[in-house]
Amino acid sequence: MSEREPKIVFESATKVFRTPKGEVRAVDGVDLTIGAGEVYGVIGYSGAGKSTLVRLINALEPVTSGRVLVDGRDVHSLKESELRRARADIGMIFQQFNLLSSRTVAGNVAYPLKVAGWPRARRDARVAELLDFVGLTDKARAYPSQLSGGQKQRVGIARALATNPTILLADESTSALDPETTQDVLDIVKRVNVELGVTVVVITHEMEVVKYVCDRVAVMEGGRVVEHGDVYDVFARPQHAATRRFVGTALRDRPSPAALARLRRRHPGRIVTVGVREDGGASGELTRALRDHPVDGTVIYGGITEIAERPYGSLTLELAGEDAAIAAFLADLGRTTTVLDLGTAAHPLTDPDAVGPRAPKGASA
Ligand SMILES: Nc1ncnc2c1ncn2[C@@H]1O[C@H](COP(=O)(O)OP(=O)(O)OP(=O)(O)O)[C@@H](O)[C@H]1O
Repeated sequence: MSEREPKIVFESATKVFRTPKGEVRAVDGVDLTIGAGEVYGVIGYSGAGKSTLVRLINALEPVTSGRVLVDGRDVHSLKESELRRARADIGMIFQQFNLLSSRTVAGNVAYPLKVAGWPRARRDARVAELLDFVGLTDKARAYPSQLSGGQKQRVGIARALATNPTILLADESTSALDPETTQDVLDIVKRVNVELGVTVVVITHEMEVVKYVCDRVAVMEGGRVVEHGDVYDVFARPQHAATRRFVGTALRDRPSPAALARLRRRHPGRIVTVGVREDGGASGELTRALRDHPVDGTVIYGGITEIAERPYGSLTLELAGEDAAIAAFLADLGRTTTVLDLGTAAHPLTDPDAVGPRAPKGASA
């Protein structure tokens, strides 16, 4: 990825909102480079600063300090006319689609072309091309209220692409859609990237979205980027608690406190959670370690999925054997993967990154 030309560069970018209740550092000293032609995910919980960060790219919000470069130009120091041109090169789609209800599908897609002063014939040809690209040719004369959510977002994409931008910003563009429709829309986003070479920035709070379309990802919390990199590396080896929570929530591979309490009732022995990753931590390693040590392991919980055709997830086991043998087994496994000791029913240990329902009061988790 490092060979890509930088397309969007944040340099100590900071955005402070002054509110009656005090200052909000919505974006706080972000340094980040998004390469030309990549699909870059920005993930974080509500209020993390994702939307504000992305609105700095097209200067919908002015920065408080720092710089945001697009194609090497600081967008926050452009003159009004230059900014208008720069914005025409950046398309945007939204969670709530933001379509004009009084205009037809074709009218919505034609709107930015009209504003840009395209003559009628050229406009009509471009609209036909765009509707074909998003598979909505037969809906050209329909009104937004007659469309499903997925169709509305496809109109949103066609409109965003109308003036041939080189950047597409997608702000929670699938959050109002069901999982199947989400896939359809993300497939189009992928085509926008691959077939048209557009650099895409995807803001989401859903790890599945990042997993499905993004090359790289930045995780935001409290206005800061707490972790970023290749999607597989970030999610297979999360360094930050926020990232670990995303992985846990999406995969549900680790027992929640409530599930762990239930497991302990059925499995009083030593419980451990073992990471499964491509490099060393593959489940084959677990099989080998079980064969090499006088320890029995029963898988009692877990989940493994893949990102970019590489496995990641975890398995939770109940172990049986002498204490010393179990200790040697865990030390051996710990050389190639992460091992989280959850203790026994009599001496329980907690998972600091567990997600999901808490254990009921009085449960031993
Ligand atoms: N115009 C504004 N005025 C004051 N505070 C704002 C403004 N816009 C955003 N904020 C605050 O900045 C912080 C970051 O908001 P932002 O919308 O960027 O987060 P987000 O990660 O996109 O969350 P969400 O997904 O809920 O939109 C929040 O605390 C929010 O309340």
